[in-house]
Amino acid sequence: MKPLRVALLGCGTVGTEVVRLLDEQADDLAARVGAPLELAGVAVRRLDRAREHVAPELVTTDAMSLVTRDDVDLVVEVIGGIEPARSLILAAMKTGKSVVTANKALLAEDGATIFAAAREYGADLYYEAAVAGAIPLLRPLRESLVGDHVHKVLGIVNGTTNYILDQMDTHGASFTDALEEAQSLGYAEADPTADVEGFDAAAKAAILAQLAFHTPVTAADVHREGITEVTAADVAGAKAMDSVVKLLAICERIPDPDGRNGGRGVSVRVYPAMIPRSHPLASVREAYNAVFVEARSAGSLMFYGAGAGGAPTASAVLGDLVAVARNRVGGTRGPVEVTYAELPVLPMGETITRYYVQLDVADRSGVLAQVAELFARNGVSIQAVRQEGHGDDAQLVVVTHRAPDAALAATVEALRRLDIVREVAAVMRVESG
Ligand SMILES: NC(=O)C1=CN([C@@H]2O[C@H](COP(=O)(O)OP(=O)(O)OC[C@H]3O[C@@H](n4cnc5c(N)ncnc54)[C@H](OP(=O)(O)O)[C@@H]3O)[C@@H](O)[C@H]2O)C=CC1
Ligand SMILES: N[C@@H](CC=O)C(=O)O
Repeated sequence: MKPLRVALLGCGTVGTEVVRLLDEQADDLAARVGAPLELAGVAVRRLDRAREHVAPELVTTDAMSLVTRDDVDLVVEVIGGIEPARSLILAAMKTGKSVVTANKALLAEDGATIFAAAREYGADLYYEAAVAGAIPLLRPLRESLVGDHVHKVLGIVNGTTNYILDQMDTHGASFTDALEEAQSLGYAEADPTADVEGFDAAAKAAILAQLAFHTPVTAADVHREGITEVTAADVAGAKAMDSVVKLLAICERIPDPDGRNGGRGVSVRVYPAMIPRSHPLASVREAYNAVFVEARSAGSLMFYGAGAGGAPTASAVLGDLVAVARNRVGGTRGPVEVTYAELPVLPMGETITRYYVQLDVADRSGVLAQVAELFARNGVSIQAVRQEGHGDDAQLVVVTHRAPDAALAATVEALRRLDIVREVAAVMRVESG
């Protein structure tokens, strides 16, 4: 059968592995698709690099000419970022190509434009690699679970930050050293700020929430906190509580007291939190990711695997490439995104959370009573409290019960103003799943 011609946009960490797999598995892929997949061209930024498995004449810096060529059927976008990726994907779909992308930043910022173009031009758009690397997660949400009522998605969706936190917890590594390692292993984004400040996880959370709840959610809607403020003291504090610190992405429907089926709205948030060591997410090490999905009929599902890195991500890209190629051979189309629900994204202040608070206090009798009274005044009840040390080293560790985040944050602000509190040494949310 006539080969299907593939334009690859980007040949960095992920693109290099895509090319290798296309080359090494060419015969198997042809058998699975029903037609050979042939590389038509590779667009990059710099021509002066050696590209393994790529004939030099295929390499170009003119990505737009490549995607709009008549002899290209399938386009794989692994450049990343908003532009030129968006214009290239739109041009590809407009000129009849099927598109595979790993670009969560673009889909979370302007997914509406991309999905609308896919509908308008009847183009296939697959993006499994955009969330949680190698883990098949989006296809289960887009297809297998589309008949169910998903009410929660919770997990670790950024490999770089999980690698950093794991190295800090397990080996006492410094933040900077662990980040450098994560970069050298190909886990981090081109600008690692996206990872450590939680932008990457927030983009993934937006994509997950949109698919899970069929409602528009963009990266800007997501409450985001990264891990740059997580200190060695936080990690040690978690250890003392038999817990670990993880950067979590949480998407949930907030139940409606009136019993409306869709819920009162959705909460979509990313922040570092303490979770007990006994929780399955606590044992997710290095750059692995894990995501729980809770659905009304399916119950609780767990997805686990490599969340970042060239080869794992290329596996997800190749899976999509085979899917769009098969659709072309069979003259069919894959799933189309429909966001029919208009659920509001609720503010973080209304979200119910729990806090761990560590205070350096003046070692005075009555300190516990004053602190407890302040929590109570803000409507927050205390689940556990521990007093440690004496004199200048006295500390109070408080774990709260569940309360609206705004009330918890207001309590911490009030604690900072209390004269017996020398310093609020650590504040972190506590999640138990
Ligand atoms: N790395 C990972 O673990 C994962 C990455 N992703 C996503 O995959 C995508 C690619 O990531 P990754 O491979 O790590 O990124 P890299 O930075 O390693 O590679 C980017 C590639 O795009 C090329 N490029 C950059 N700008 C342009 C441009 N204007 N025109 C043409 N080519 C351009 C670069 O060219 P040159 O080689 O000349 O510099 C490079 O080949 C991103 O969307 C990322 O978020 C998703 C999951 C995991
Ligand atoms: N930088 C990302 C790469 C995969 O999405 C991460 O660390 O998870």
